[in-house]
Amino acid sequence: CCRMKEAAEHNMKMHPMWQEPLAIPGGDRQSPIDIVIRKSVYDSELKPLVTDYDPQTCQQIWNNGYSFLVEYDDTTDKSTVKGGPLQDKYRLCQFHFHWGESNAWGSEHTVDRKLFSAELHLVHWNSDKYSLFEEAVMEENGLAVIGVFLKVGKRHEGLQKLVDALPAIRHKNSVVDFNRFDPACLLPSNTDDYWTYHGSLTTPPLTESVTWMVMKQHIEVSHDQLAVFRSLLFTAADEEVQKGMVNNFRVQQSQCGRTVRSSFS
Ligand SMILES: CN(C)c1nnc([C@H](N)S(N)(=O)=O)s1
Ligand SMILES: [Zn+2]
Repeated sequence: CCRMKEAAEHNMKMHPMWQEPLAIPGGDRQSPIDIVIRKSVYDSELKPLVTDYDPQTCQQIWNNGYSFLVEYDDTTDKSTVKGGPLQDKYRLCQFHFHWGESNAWGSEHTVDRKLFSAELHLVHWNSDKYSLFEEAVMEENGLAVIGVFLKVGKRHEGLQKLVDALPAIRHKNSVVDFNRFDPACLLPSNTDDYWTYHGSLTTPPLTESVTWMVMKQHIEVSHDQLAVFRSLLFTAADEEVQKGMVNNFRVQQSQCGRTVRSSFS
């Protein structure tokens, strides 16, 4: 919708994070994209996703100036994802969200142009092939990101612990301890049905190293829970002009002939 486009373009101008570099390495595998259902290809070889998260590896929550991130100890394979389209095991390093100023938009991916109010990204790196995130982020099979759409409806009980921590990290670069959070509670009940394609990070370095797995089933959160996301700020406490953290999503990129596969027919 035009208001959403205006908001995204406004953001591009206002927030350094969203000023796209002129040239991106390769540049034909960028994310996010619109998932066109009728163009997606059912692949019966795609297995169910296998997530195995240890809540004890949850370390902190912080405002990095474009979203808020919940970070996990990724020095061991205690919290991982495998299966699905993945050939290897991938270690969870963090999860974060993207959202709009209005419930009418906010997700980065869309499905047949349908916008969701927000999108959760669980970011993992290939620990079978690499020893650090920083190595994996440069490699074609380096990262695996699970995307989950958020729709406004009933309150999400598991999300509330996270929502209650947000006022403590209102400003950019604020961080607080955050422990014993199981990110599995944010996954939809059905994780067997998903779309998968090869793409990129949606914020700099925009590296084309991501196997995306976007869940078909969304989760519901309440209007009030999402309103607390919008109470965060892009700006640090010492900045003169405070800017509300909203519309922190990248504009959609062209599919460039890529195939989106579905795990369901
Ligand atoms: C360095 N990490 C973990 C990330 N860098 N960019 C990220 C993007 N926010 S996304 N949306 O996950 O591609 S995640
Ligand atoms: Zn993201």
